Amino acid sequence: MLNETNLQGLFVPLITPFDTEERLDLESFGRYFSSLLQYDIQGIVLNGTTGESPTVAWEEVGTLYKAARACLRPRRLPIIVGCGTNCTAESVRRSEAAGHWGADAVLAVTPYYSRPSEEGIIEHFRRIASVGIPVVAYEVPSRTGVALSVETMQRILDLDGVIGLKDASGGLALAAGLLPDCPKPILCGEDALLLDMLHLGAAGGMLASANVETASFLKVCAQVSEGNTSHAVETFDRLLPLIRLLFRESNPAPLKWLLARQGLLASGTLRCPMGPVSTAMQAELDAFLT
Ligand SMILES: O=C(O)C1=N[C@H](C(=O)O)C[C@H](O)C1
Repeated sequence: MLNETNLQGLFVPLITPFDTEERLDLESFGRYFSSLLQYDIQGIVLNGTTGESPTVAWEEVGTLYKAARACLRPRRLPIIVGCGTNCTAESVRRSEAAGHWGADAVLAVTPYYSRPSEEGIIEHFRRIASVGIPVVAYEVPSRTGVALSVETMQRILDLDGVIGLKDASGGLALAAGLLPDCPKPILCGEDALLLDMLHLGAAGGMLASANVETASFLKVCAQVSEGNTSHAVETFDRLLPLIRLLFRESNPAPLKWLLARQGLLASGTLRCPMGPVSTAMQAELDAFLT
């Protein structure tokens, strides 16, 4: 199980491979995930944004969880399962199920679309946390349409059972406001801000780009924790063009296309309404591979 102490380092949010008919492709999943496991990452996230959670059925998440555990055996790498929806009761049901499967924590996104009050949002997290499986709160206003204040996020982090935050707020203000007094880990969820957030005291990152150049992302984390700032800046500067490319069109389309071109996925297919990257982007990603 993850907790406030061991939620640190590099967590890689996995993509969900589909075949050209948009069906789950477990063969590609095994190949791609096994290749990622050559790196000493601290954990993975299933059914995050990168895993296309809006179009993956909950039963399929269960199938992916089993497939991931089977690939991992006998290693016991922490698995965080994306269980957050904009329905509190459904998020609670999913968290209960993930707890039964043996997940190490759940990722619960700020409830989107219905624009609840801040009190309603806190109650949402309180009910998920009361399930008893550790909760990582996930703040991503560019996707949810709700930006939480430092004070509200602090109240969410104060809840028993909430072990930390994945901060994809799009800037440094939330992390800077929370970190001086926050006893719980904050992980960067905004790939281009990894280095800045680590310097502010973030405990690590949950980064889609770390599916590629995983070793370099691990190196940045290690260099910052060793106080080796100039080398961390150099390593991160080399990663920035890739990060910018992967987010120029909606994540995870560029990432899936790249993983397919690397031969790790049979197809870079996304489920509708997400679709393939533009041909211009394909050419740029190709250039990255050469
Ligand atoms: O998989 C996730 O969850 C992530 N979400 C962010 C996003 O796409 O908004 C980016 C982050 O790298 C991983």
